[in-house]
Amino acid sequence: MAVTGKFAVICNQMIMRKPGVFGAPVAGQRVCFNAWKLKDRKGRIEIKAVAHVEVGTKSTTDQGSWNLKGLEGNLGVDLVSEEELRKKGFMGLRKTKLVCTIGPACCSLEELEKLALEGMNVARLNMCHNTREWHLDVIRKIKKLNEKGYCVAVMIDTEGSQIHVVDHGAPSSVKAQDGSIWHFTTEKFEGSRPLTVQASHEGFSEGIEIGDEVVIDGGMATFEVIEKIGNDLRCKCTDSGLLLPRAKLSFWRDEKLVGRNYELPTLSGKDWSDIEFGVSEGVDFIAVSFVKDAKAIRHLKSYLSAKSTKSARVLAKIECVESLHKLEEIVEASDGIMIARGDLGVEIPLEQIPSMQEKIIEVCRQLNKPAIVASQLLESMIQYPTPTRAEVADISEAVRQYADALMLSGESAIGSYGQKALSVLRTTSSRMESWSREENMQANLNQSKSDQIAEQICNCVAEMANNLGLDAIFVFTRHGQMATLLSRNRPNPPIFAFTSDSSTRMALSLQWGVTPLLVDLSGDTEANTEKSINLMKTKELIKEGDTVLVVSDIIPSSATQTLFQSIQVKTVV
Ligand SMILES: Nc1ncnc2c1ncn2[C@@H]1O[C@H](COP(=O)(O)OP(=O)(O)O)[C@@H](O)[C@H]1O
Ligand SMILES: C=C(OP(=O)(O)O)C(=O)O
Ligand SMILES: [K+]
Ligand SMILES: [Mg+2]
Repeated sequence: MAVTGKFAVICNQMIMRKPGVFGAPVAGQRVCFNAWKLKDRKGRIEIKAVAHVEVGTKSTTDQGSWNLKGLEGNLGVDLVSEEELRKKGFMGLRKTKLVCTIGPACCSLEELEKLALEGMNVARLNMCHNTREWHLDVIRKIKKLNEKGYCVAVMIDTEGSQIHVVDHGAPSSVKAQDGSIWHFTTEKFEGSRPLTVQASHEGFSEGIEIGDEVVIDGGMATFEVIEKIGNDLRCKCTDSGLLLPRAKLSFWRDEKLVGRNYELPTLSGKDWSDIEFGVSEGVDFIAVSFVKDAKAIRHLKSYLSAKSTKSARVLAKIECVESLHKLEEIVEASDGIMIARGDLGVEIPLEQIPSMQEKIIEVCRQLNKPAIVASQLLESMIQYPTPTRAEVADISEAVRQYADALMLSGESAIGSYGQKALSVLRTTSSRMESWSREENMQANLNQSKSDQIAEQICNCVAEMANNLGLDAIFVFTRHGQMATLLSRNRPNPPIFAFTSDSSTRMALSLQWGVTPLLVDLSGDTEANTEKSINLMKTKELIKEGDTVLVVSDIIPSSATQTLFQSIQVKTVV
């Protein structure tokens, strides 16, 4: 491989060796090569060039040849995407992102690395479970993996104020028999009491009347309230079933849900302290449980942006009836949505979930926000090494609906086959993506009001890329907006988003079809493009004859220049 052209790099991981005037340039120095020639000799890159090195304000020029080792580090592509690209080519890159809930079954460094290798884009920590120390340990391990070259974002998921069972006296499940009489209480006691259930919230029985139904986990078991004793309830089991640890309680009257969660705050004191912890550990996403309207999301977002410039992205979990009534305002206010089908299935009839899921994904795409489909995607794999056919069909349906991301819960957190479950997600989504491409299923988008130029550019780029059968789309972006607008169109070729902002890179981990890369970007689109193509070339991720569409919305550093948005078609030479 020999390439000529103009070239500039900022030294970071790069080691340069050439005896001569500069010695070895160090981190932060800018090295410019004019009329350079690049040769790859068995993995070593040799540059023959006239060059000058800028050290602070001084610069010197030299001529000769340099060996560059580690230049590839500058491309900022993660190990897994690089490997996938090498093996399968542009069209083989998976578009649907994968989220894994981390729990005791996968929290060692080795197991986390296996999940990362298997395609985990985001690690989710459910703050309902385990200790602060445990969560901290997992976050640190993921940071360590990212230092090794992986790109795994971290999400914390708040506990929220849901009424649930604290303890029912058994370590795992306990069976409630038909006709048995149970005591539901908020009294705290040591050890276990038979036929007694501790509820998590003091006022859990407020407004509840004799004759109301207590439904466990959306139908696992059902009780009828037969007596109120102070805040406690005496209940008769009318539909036998299992009570699991932390099982959810909902109350029904005349076949309607009694809105017991209305009065509870979306973010509890514990949630705020978990958020504080997450922010101090630099997590990338905060998923807010039981969002009822946009208020809590707006509040959290303004709190976060006041706290730091690189704030975590806020995801709203759609898992209660009230959130369905205010869907659009919640999607608008948040940075993305999780369709939390577990609790949603407790609040609305199960048969409504599939159509609701499709509607939520569609609203998210229209409003340009990523959507995660969560819960029970591969529930049977918590115990068994193969999925049910119905589970594979469910995953395929979510991919066909163009969800941005799919999530594992118990499958990875406590299951025996977490890596296998992740590999089922990966292969099933890749298959469905290529089928969708063959069927040419891109659905139409409405125009949104804001930033119409960027939106129009991205719509055109996606259409052009599909019509011309181009190999890849490159986008240079600071905040990720152009990358999300491209992703929203679900184009056939992969989108490589080059950004110099590490929080943007992590936020794009959730975005359909986007491979985020961390690079040094200048305000000069031409230079950025040249540099990125050359770096991809040196890594042999792109070859002569490949055609890429380059989109840019980088704001130039110089104040005299205005925002420059452009589309270019480049054939690699
Ligand atoms: N950090 C953790 N520590 C221990 N167990 C966990 C953890 N995260 C999740 N789990 C287990 O995995 C199951 C599935 O996770 P998830 O769906 O996030 O929680 P939940 O079932 O409470 O909604 C949980 O019920 C719990 O048993
Ligand atoms: C993802 C969900 O939330 P959690 O696991 O926190 O209950 C859900 O309810 O589907
Ligand atoms: K939660
Ligand atoms: Mg939930």
